[in-house]
Amino acid sequence: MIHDIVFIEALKVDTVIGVYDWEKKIEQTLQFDIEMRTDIKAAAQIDDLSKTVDYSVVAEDVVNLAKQNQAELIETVAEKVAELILADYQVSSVKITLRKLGAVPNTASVGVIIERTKPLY
Ligand SMILES: Nc1nc2c(c(=O)[nH]1)N=C([C@H](O)[C@@H](O)CO)CN2
Repeated sequence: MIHDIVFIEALKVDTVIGVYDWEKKIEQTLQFDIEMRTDIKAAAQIDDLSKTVDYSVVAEDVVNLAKQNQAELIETVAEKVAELILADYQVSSVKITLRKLGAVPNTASVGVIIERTKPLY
C-alpha cells in the first residue's frame, strides 16, 4: 500500500462552465485541489524528478483540459481530470476536490470531491 502523495493545492482556472445559457457566455473560476498517490521513494533516493510525478506538468495539463472542455457540470470536468491523470502519470489513485468559485451566493464555495483508482491489470 502506497501512502505517498504528490499534491496541487488551489489551482485556479478561468473557463466556460455551467448549465445555464448565461453561463455559456462568460468565464467562471474553477479551483482544483489534487492529491496523487504515488511512490516517491525512488525519486528521493537519487534526487531525480523523472522518477516522480512532476506537479508543474500535471498542473499545465489540468489547465489545458479545463479550458478546452466547455462542460455544463463540474462533475464532468472532475471526471475528465481524474481520467487524464490516471492514464498519463505513474499514480495508483487520485483525489480531486473541484470548487466552482462564486457560483452560489452566501457560500464559501460549492463543488465535488472524487477519488478514482487505476484498475489493476
Ligand atoms: N452538482 C452540481 N450542481 C450544480 C452544478 C454542477 O455543475 N454540479 N451547476 C450548476 C450551475 O451551473 C450553477 O453553477 C450556476 O448557478 C447548478 N448546480
